[in-house]
Amino acid sequence: MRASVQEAIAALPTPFKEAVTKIVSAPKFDATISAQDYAELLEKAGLSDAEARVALLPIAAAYSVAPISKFYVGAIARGESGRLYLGANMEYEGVQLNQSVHAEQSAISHAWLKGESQLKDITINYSPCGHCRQFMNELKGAESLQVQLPDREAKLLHTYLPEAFGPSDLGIDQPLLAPVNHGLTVQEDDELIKAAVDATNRSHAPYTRNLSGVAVRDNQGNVHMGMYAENAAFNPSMPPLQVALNLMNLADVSLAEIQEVVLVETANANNSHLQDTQAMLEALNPDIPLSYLAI
Ligand SMILES: O=c1ccn([C@H]2C[C@H](O)[C@@H](CO)O2)c(=O)[nH]1
Ligand SMILES: [Zn+2]
Repeated sequence: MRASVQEAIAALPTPFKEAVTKIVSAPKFDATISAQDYAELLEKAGLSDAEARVALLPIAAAYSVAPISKFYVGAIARGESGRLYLGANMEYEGVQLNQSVHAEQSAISHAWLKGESQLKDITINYSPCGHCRQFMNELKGAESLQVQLPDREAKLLHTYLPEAFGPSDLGIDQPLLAPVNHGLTVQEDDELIKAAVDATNRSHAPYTRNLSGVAVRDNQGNVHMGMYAENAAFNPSMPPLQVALNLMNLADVSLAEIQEVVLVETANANNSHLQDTQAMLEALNPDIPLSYLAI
């Protein structure tokens, strides 16, 4: 467990601290909390649902990697299954600011990668920026998504985003998080390439049709997948490398532990992630090998 998470736990009030420690220090903890563990946590701590989610935010924010702003944002997305998914902002030195990942995007892509197909609510330690409000409007069930901030009552996303622009304005009815399999295949035995193709098959790219996915191998041999997530307003889209690096960070693997990366995308599409992926990896560590497959 990283020091920032230990510090966040240490600062929690008792008896919440004991109950959280039991969950977070379990060897299998993966920055999510099951519905069952969460129900027990509520009972032990004697907190309401909203109070407990807000009280957990410092744990989520402790995953933040923000060397530029030093502004630590935490978010907790709850899936239809009742599981809570932590998320935090990530900034990258040496590349454009628009490569950053916001805490809301982090928690949502975390839930997506681990198989949630709809969210009930999201809890955030700061009011969501316009970019995140737009990102959330891409989600399946966006019209019923509740946004919970500290010291406020929960409000629907659309209260924060009135007169919303969204996928339907572009004639798209395939929302982000709806399970998909684009069915692309390659004749490959390489585990990392297969993982990147799997990610590509789960990607959300209704606007460019540039289906894309990334797989990152860390120096322990673990593989972290990232699916491309497009947005109707284009700019809030999440590139596949960022989705994978965010998942890696939430799995407690640092950016210094990347060993190898594979990027897969649709051949002859009207955009490409290749140059941005190369630039990001170059900024992190020029020695990281990148394999590229256009299929
Ligand atoms: O809704 C927001 C607003 C900002 N940030 C992050 C982005 C950047 O890392 C830092 C400063 O904007 O805070 C979020 O994560 N969510
Ligand atoms: Zn934001």
